Amino acid sequence: MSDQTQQAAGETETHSFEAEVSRLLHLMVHAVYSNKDIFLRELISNAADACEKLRHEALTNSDLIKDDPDFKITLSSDGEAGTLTVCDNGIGMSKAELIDNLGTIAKSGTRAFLDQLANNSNGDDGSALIGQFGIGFYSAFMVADKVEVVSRRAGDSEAWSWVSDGHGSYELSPAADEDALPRGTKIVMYLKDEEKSFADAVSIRRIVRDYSSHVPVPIQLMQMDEESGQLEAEDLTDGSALWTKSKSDITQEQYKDFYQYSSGQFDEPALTIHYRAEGRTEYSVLAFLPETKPFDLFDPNRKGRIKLYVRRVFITDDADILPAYLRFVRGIVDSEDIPLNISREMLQDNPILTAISKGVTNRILSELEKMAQKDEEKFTSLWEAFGAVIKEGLYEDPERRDQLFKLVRFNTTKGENRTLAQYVEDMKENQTSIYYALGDSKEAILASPQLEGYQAREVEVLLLADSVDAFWVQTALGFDGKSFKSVSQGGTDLDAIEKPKAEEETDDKSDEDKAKEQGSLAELITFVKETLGEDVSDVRISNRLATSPVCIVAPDFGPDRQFEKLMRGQKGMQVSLKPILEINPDHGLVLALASQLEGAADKSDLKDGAYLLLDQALILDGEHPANPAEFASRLSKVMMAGFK
Ligand SMILES: Nc1ncnc2c1ncn2[C@@H]1O[C@H](COP(=O)(O)OP(=O)(O)OP(=O)(O)O)[C@@H](O)[C@H]1O
Repeated sequence: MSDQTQQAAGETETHSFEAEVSRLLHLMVHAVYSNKDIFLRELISNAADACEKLRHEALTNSDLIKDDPDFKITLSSDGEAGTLTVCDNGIGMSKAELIDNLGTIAKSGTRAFLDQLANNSNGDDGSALIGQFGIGFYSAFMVADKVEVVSRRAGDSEAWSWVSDGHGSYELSPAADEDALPRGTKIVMYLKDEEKSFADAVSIRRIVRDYSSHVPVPIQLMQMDEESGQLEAEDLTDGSALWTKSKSDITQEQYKDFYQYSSGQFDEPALTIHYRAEGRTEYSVLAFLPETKPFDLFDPNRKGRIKLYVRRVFITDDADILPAYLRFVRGIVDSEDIPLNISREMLQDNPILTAISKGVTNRILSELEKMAQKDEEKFTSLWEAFGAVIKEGLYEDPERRDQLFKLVRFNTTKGENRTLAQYVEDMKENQTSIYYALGDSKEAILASPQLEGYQAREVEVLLLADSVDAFWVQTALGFDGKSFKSVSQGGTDLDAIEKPKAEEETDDKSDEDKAKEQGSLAELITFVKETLGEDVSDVRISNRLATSPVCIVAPDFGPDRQFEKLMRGQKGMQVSLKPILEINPDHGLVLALASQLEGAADKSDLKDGAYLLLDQALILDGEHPANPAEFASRLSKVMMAGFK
């Protein structure tokens, strides 16, 4: 226990909230968030979870529910006292669980909420953020100035009461038997004066209909019948699982509610996939593709969020039904065939689950493909949100790579959201490869000199700026028989591709001049190579340059430069391949250096020129000059000579 515990009169203990809980509660108590209805959605969702947990535990210990086998959530209110009560006959909480669950913040969603709040630079109190996150139990303090939780863990004889006004601490004491439910949790909210309307049956009915109609446990509203003076139960929802209903009986609104309820997302689903697979394995699927990125999309654990049910009983949300590159898909899979009491460990290599995983993955990819064909705009915005994640599949799931290649959209030198099929269709005569350039951003890549020769020939280049790109291009064999080739690696096959006529320079040099020029260029290359020595693995004439004098490229065999940089960033990775310096034979600076070199007696100034060429190429490649001090002194020297 991290909090301070004080023993007060009798057996009542006072506990302090964890600091972060206090922060959250402060926000709840002072919330100006207009949509306070969500507190009831959160409490009902917790109550339903508690029922599902017990339903699952009872599979191996049926005694736990033998006295009361029908799960339900009961709402009641007292207008005069201004209270609203939520009861469930779910798993309940022991004393230790009350302390752990209602005094600390365990769930990542709430933590993410607080992080967002800390980064919130809008200058407001961040209350608008509340609506985007499920902040759970603590949201009760938006409407109540005191909350009492009385809970009895299923199977326990003792019950405990937890009471707090949301200001720094809560009190725990044993609950009298008659104050507690035989099993489960009762939460009483003492509504703030200005929130008393939440005790009205009309608003309770409305909130349940709007937010909780899909909860898989029936919800009842208890009301006093004026005439008979008896408490009567009104069924608000029947608790039947939405996915068991036929598509034609479900409205878009219900799908959306279910999506929000089951995923904790608060956007609209961009795509809803609902079907029942029949045959050797039978299962139902209700899956949603969100519109916006879930906060944990780039969490290192890359966990999926599909919930596994077996014949309507919740089993786990940890079954990895979909591959990690589809981890943004939310929803449920309900199997008819997996044994109900299967342990989580056994699930891992259960052949039925493997078959289900395969079926659902294929179905989602084919639905995505359909969407790409039918609704380009919608697919594009989905791709913008999740493309970087889907691309992980290009190297993690080689079996489905071709299927994924149909989905992938690229920014290229020709435009945005280009498909590989479009690329191949627009390939130039004699072009045999699909060219790509890696970099930190589209802008940075477009500025790199390696692209010039391709641009001059109007050869399209894929601009790959996501960090996963460096990986899949290494392993992808090709698309439609064309290999992938980096513009910054090895020699180019650009000579075979003609430059457009209009841009071709008129060549008025005589053959004699040309031969002379080639001779002096060859001399320059040898000189630069000798001067730079170990700093480069080669110096050669380039055909990938148009306007820049030099660039560096990676050796023909070995990793692309961008990939190498990425690896250098990883601890312990020792990759250090000497780059190749390529020289633009048509550039004025290069030609000037070459002619200076001819017959020069003192070549020391020209050595500075050679070093500056390399440093310039390194800078263009986003690197530092090998030795910044020497670079600066050489540059000053050359500039001084120029300004004399
Ligand atoms: N009615 C309940 N019965 C049993 N346990 C409960 C109940 N309400 C809350 N809890 C426990 O308290 C914990 C914290 O609840 P809270 O609403 O803050 O977050 P959460 O339910 O874990 O998150 P989420 O709402 O996203 O599932 C729950 O995980 C659960 O263990």
